[in-house]
Amino acid sequence: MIRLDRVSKSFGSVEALQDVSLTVAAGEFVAIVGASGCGKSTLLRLVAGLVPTTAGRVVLGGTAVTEPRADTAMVFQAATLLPWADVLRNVTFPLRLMRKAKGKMLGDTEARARALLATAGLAGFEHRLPRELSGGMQQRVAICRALLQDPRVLLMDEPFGALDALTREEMSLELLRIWQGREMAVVFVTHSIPEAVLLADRVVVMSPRPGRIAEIIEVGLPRPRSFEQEGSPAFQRAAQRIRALIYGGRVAHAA
Ligand SMILES: Nc1ncnc2c1ncn2[C@@H]1O[C@H](COP(=O)(O)OP(=O)(O)OP(=O)(O)O)[C@@H](O)[C@H]1O
Repeated sequence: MIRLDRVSKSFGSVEALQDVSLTVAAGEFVAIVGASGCGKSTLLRLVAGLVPTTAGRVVLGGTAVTEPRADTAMVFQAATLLPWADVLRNVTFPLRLMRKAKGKMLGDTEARARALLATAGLAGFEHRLPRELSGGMQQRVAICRALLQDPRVLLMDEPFGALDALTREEMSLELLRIWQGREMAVVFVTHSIPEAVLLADRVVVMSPRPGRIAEIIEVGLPRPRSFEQEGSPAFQRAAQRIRALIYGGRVAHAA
């Protein structure tokens, strides 16, 4: 579904990514972890078509990515909602924009938006403004907005980073539930190693300056996932390996 072919990206003299090759299958859940500044967000933005590569190419479903696409949606750490629009209008906004551009009718968009909001525990909040919602609820609205596009690729950049620990855990299981019912590839950037292992089929560990793939860990835990699995040997092994990759280099460097 997604293929990065020897991708490099520089911003002036800063080499954010160097020679990164990665394939993500349709319907696969891939997490990306690594120290701050190793190029995780840059990788997502390249796949989203928001920035061009310096070298190499990004291919999505067989075609080169050169601009943002309708079958790709992105969720950021901040919910980035329109403050003056209610929840329903926020969720339907990108589709209304796209269809207006194409002169199409809205059809069942509103009904699908209401159903999605209900799945995300937001039934009854359709006509609230963003400022009337908690941070976790706002982020759920942003996730519903992305899902309403029915994307084949969902790119998530620390989507739960600004949430409290309890909301974060609840949202991660909610995300898995929604993902399991769809054929949607997810690329999920996080700073949390347990979150990466709990959610993903594979965890891509990046090394910094320049950003490269250090190793890809196959998680191999059965689905559906649950928090009980965090105590299992397979979970611990994967988390330990990722920690060793991230911190090992730094300790060796300091010594
Ligand atoms: N638009 C830009 N202009 C200049 N430099 C940039 C730009 N975007 C990213 N960089 C640089 O590229 C490198 C990688 O940044 P990126 O945001 O991709 O890292 P990250 O791994 O997502 O970091 P964090 O975990 O802190 O969010 C950094 O050195 C950053 O300063």
